[in-house]
Amino acid sequence: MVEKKQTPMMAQYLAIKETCQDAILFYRMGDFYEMFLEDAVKAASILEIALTSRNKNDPDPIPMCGLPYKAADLYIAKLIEKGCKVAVCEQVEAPSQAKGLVKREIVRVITPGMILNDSLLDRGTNNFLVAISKTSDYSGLACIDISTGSFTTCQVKRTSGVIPYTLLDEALKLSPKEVLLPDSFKSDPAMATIRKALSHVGITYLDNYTFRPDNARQLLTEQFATRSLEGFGIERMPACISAAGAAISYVRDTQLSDTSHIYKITPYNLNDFMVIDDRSCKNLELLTNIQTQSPKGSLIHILDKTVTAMGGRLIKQWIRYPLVDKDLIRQRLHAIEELIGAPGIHQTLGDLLKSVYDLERLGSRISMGQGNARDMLSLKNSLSVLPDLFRQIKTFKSPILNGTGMDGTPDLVRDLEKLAQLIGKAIREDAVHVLNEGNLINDGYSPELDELLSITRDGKSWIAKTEKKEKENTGLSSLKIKYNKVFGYFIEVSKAQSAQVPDHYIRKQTLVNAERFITQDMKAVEDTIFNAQERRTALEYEIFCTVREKVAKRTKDILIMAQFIAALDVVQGLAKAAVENAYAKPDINDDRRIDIQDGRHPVVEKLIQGERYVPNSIVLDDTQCQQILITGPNMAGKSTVLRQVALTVLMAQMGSFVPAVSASICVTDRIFTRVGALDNLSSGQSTFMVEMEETANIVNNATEKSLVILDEIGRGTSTYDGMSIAWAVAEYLHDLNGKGVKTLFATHYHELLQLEEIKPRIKNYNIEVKEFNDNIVFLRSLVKGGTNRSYGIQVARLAGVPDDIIDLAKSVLASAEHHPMTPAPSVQPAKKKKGSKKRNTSGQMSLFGPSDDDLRQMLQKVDIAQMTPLDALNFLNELKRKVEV
Ligand SMILES: Nc1ncnc2c1ncn2[C@@H]1O[C@H](COP(=O)(O)OP(=O)(O)OP(=O)(O)O)[C@@H](O)[C@H]1O
Repeated sequence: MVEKKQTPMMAQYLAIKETCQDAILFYRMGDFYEMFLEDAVKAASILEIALTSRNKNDPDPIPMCGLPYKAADLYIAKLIEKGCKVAVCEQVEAPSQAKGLVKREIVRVITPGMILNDSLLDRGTNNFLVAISKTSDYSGLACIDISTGSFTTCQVKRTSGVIPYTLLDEALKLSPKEVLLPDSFKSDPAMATIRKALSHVGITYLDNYTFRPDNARQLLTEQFATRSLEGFGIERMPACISAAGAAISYVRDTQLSDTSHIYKITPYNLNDFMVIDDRSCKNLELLTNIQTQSPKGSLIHILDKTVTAMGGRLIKQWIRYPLVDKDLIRQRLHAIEELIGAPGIHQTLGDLLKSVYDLERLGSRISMGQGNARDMLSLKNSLSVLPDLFRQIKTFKSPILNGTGMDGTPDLVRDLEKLAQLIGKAIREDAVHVLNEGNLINDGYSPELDELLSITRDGKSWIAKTEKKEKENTGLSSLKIKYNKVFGYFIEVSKAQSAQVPDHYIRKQTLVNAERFITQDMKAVEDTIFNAQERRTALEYEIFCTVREKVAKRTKDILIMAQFIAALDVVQGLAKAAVENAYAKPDINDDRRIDIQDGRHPVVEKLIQGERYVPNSIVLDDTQCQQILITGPNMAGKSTVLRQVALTVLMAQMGSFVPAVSASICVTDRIFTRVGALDNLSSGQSTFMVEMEETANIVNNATEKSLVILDEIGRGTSTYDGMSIAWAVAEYLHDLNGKGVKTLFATHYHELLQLEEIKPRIKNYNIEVKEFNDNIVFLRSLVKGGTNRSYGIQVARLAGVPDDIIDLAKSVLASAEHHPMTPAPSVQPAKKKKGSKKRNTSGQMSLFGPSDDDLRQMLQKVDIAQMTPLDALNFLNELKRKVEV
């Protein structure tokens, strides 16, 4: 439709649009951003704004919609939320200076993973972009957050054509907002899993060339201004280089501004941290509650007492990446202990930290030339706190607390204080967000600006003086000096007195009740004022940019300080949580024991109402009690105790105090959970299939250093199949690699209690209840021994199931108990023989004794003529036995 003769503006629009096909182009026209053609149709529908057309009378009108530039952030946020990309195209020359059409350029592209604007970001969450690569032997991952400058990478060896599960899991764990993949992944069948797993995230495919390690290496060395990547430890990690290079290339292509705040890349090894896969993170409700999907009712909600945005983001990482290095864990624990020992300083520290804004994001925005005057003032206020803060912490011994662990310059605090002074001297305290309206720079900062300021101010007072003088000279009581955009300043006199004005008054306008005039003198002064005003606004902007550039040069120092503050804040928050919740410092042991005395579930203990939380003790080791089978009625607290152990171990390894009277924890490499709380119906998988996938993941990947939490296995299938699977998994984990895995296994299959006699390191426990008058009281304490009562009917009554059903269920149960369910001999669990992994699971338990039909069939099959007297006697005996069971 626009093939025909285009206006110059439309030609310019189309040429720019050509360069950003996959983004919605915000084309700046004066105080508006306009969108045209398909972009307009799409944006109008998402943003719910009016769709109009540019040339309404044309038979082929161009659809368009627009929005005020000052409100753009709001609209951009909405488009990004819907997975769109937005290319912002600005007028890059002043219309007054343009010869013909104003020059316009795209200044940045905003995508879900490329957001800098604070109002579009979640304060406590990193906005990660993840790139995934594949080289001949490895798969690589790079993760970047341009709003903070964080840039990390890892790689995993590949044994097949597909991306290893561990790397994919790592990608999911980072909860990226956008993922970059090479074009070749788009249709490769081997990449179907990764495409599906990441389908909920926006995937952007980039040219394969962008991922080529040689190309990527060059980009990275350019970015870091280094000759090689040796200093970052990734020189010989091509998969990391490939992914990281692609990420940087994308940042540069979209941001089109200085990206020097991304000054380093940090490689990490997945084995440096305890692995908690995405499912376990959800199952254990680390960051969100499983039902509500909100942080309330999750571990982070209890532990996060940070007061800065940086601390808020870091504590999430500490929870998602618990440590396995004992010394590092002990360092964190020691810092918390020191802080708890100095309650006065702890309080002051919290108060001081509250005044520190988001240094990471401020520093990054300023460095990328997008910080405004309010950002600069926030930075100044934050940096001004540092001297006081460092005076408070200097007596601490822990490097996490006293800052000696920081890799900044020796005089970092003093240098940053000077930076704060520079900002304070230059930027006005009442400066506004917009940069092109003046009122940014303080009096006394620039003599040239001061002169312009005095002209504009004096000019205004001159106007006031003139009014007074003219009134006196003319004696016209109605004379006023006014201003409008058409005439600038003018003199207004009422109609009645207008004939008496002096001759040098030049008539400009006649109104119903008044006449308007100007004078030569007045216009001369007005020109001076206006010119000065214009020059002043431009000069203020220029000075602001110079100061911002000076600050940007110290971005690295700001980011180093931000990282220190973030860790300090996390530690002070954990110390606060420890004091408020009566947590204990865990001991990190070397003797492969998990010994928790009087432990509690950190979240449940806060949520229960009308009941006191009953603490429980648990000991797991590799010799006596490696696997604990927990039986007990429904609702007794089995799941809670299981999760409580997992959370306590995790908290200890993230370096936090734990909800127990005492705890000694050995380092765990991975926590596996199979808890069945997740409903994956929406992802099209059957509940049982999910359960079995989780089980397969555990048995295939657990090591003797892992902790396995199994909250019922086999519920989603027939009782007999389920019990057999549960039995086999318990045995398998006990025997794994000849060493076994620490396992907590809650089950309603009482048959499994026999395992204690067969396997030396399996122990039975149950959660106590008291029974009276057909009712039960939950005692919540974990005690030795198994129980074969489920009290399901009593729990059903508690839940409000009608009495009729309860009574019927009771009689069914009585009948079933009269004819107990016994596994057929072929499926009776037996001690596992070497090499005999398969069991016959074809049989089903029958709930009741033999029916008349069964007996009839037996009798029909018998050929009495062929029977010996002994056969007949045996058969009779068999029949009798059948009816008696
Ligand atoms: N130690 C405890 N002290 C106090 N209350 C507890 C304790 N443990 C659990 N509870 C309460 O009991 C409720 C049920 O616990 P939980 O879900 O762990 O039971 P369960 O035995 O796993 O039940 P089911 O077998 O039906 O899944 C919890 O939501 C909590 O309110």
